[in-house]
Amino acid sequence: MCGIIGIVGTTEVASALYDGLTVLQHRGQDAAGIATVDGSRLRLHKGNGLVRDVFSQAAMSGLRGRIGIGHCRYPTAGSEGSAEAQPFYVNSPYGIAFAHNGNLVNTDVLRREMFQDDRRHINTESDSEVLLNVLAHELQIQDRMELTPDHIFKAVAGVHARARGGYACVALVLGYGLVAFRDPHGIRPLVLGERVTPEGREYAVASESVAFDVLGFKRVRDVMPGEAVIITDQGKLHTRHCAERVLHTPCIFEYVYLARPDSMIEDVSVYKARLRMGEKLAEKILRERPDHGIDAVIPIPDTARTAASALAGALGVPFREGFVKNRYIGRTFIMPGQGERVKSVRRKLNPVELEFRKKNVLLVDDSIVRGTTSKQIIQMARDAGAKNVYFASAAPPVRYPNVYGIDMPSTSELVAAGHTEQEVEQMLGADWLIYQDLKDLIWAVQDGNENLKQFDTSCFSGEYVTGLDQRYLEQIQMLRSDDAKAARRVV
Ligand SMILES: O=P(O)(O)OC[C@H]1O[C@H](OP(=O)(O)OP(=O)(O)O)[C@H](O)[C@@H]1O
Ligand SMILES: NC(=O)CC[C@H](N)C(=O)O
Ligand SMILES: [Mg+2]
Repeated sequence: MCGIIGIVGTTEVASALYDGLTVLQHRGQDAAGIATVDGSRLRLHKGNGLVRDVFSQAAMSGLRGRIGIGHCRYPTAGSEGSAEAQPFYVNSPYGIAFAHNGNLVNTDVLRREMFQDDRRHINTESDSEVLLNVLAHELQIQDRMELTPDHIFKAVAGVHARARGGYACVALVLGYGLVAFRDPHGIRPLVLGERVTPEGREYAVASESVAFDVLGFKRVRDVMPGEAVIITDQGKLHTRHCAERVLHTPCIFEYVYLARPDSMIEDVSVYKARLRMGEKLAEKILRERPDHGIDAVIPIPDTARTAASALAGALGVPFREGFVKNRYIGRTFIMPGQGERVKSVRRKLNPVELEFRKKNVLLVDDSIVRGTTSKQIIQMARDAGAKNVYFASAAPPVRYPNVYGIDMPSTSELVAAGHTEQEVEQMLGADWLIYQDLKDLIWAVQDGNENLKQFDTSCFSGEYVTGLDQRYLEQIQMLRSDDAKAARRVV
């Protein structure tokens, strides 16, 4: 996942885009970029690093204009290089800057078509650059000097007909305005917001509503699956459903880990969904081990805190902050290499010994993916003197790759893939391991909005809502496993 944001304001927007991106930073820590429309020019600044490192005062002052988009990146395709930072830009048939959250599963076919049929050059390995060129091509074939909403909606319909995968996108079309759209499955989130100022109404779109809270925008609604939203230079809003077939299946992992708890996604409070995950898991613990003998419930900061607090409450066991997190270290899971991830866990988390000594502790994490965190944390709890170390995961075992914008491409790197829960318990070194059931996870989210009938649960169930070619899975394993990435870095 990455973070995207777009604003059509009445005054300069660069600093609001910057602030919005800092609040979306948890969705991508590798690169960031902002593009604005300054009269007849697109201004663009992007690079590797955190938002605060990428934008100097000088860079910000060049980003003039009252319309703009921003992106923070967590790579799922291509390399981590700065050339693949977003927004991307094309100069034909219009100047278009483009930012994308998600991942396409038919990039290769589209890349070939772009080159052979549509005569467009793609300069990087990024799927997002391919997607931008599909949009540009679909605008080009309409052969218009003057754009209208109809032409843009038609172009987005063309994108939906050709692209497969997860995509929530924002684009600046020079001389026209801002365009945002979401794939027909609504896999990645996108929300629409507005703010009324003395100068007039302003609109924004963002990956998560938390960006609006910070900027003083009101969350209006989610952009619907397959829908496109246009906000013209003059601040006029147009919306239309552009996909022939829609099957609403938002990614359930957003609720488990990716999103901030203070965001609303699909009218569901992520915070409340996590509380319900904790309650459900407590019910399972009480069913399986009524005499559990747990002395303290200890969350693995940060994301597990919410679920763990509800779990402790439901068990009637004290909730204790047994691990202290170094606030200057980012999220471990979305770091690009395993070496860095392993080192970061120890640097990031440190035990408060007295919470462990001679106690039966239940450590709670939101999810266990590669097992990088849980393995080390269990050992730390033992070293701190715990009598028994139990481990609970608020999500089910992750056994299958994610191909829609989360970088878990390689089955062999997932600790639970091909293993029973008991085997994972042993591999992690826990005295007892308990996972959430998938049906309970689904319930925890669905209880917030009964209109959500289905989810993308692929990393738990192995079911891919867009359909998937087995060869694609083999290919991303080859290209994007940690070993493959490390080999690329050496070259
Ligand atoms: O099994 P693993 O491969 O270790 O992945 C799972 C862990 O990674 C994430 O934490 P992360 O440090 O990324 O972020 P957080 O501070 O938001 O919990 C997640 O919350 C789990 O703790
Ligand atoms: N996590 C994402 O959304 C990544 C977007 C895009 N696939 C990239 O790699 O840049
Ligand atoms: Mg964590």
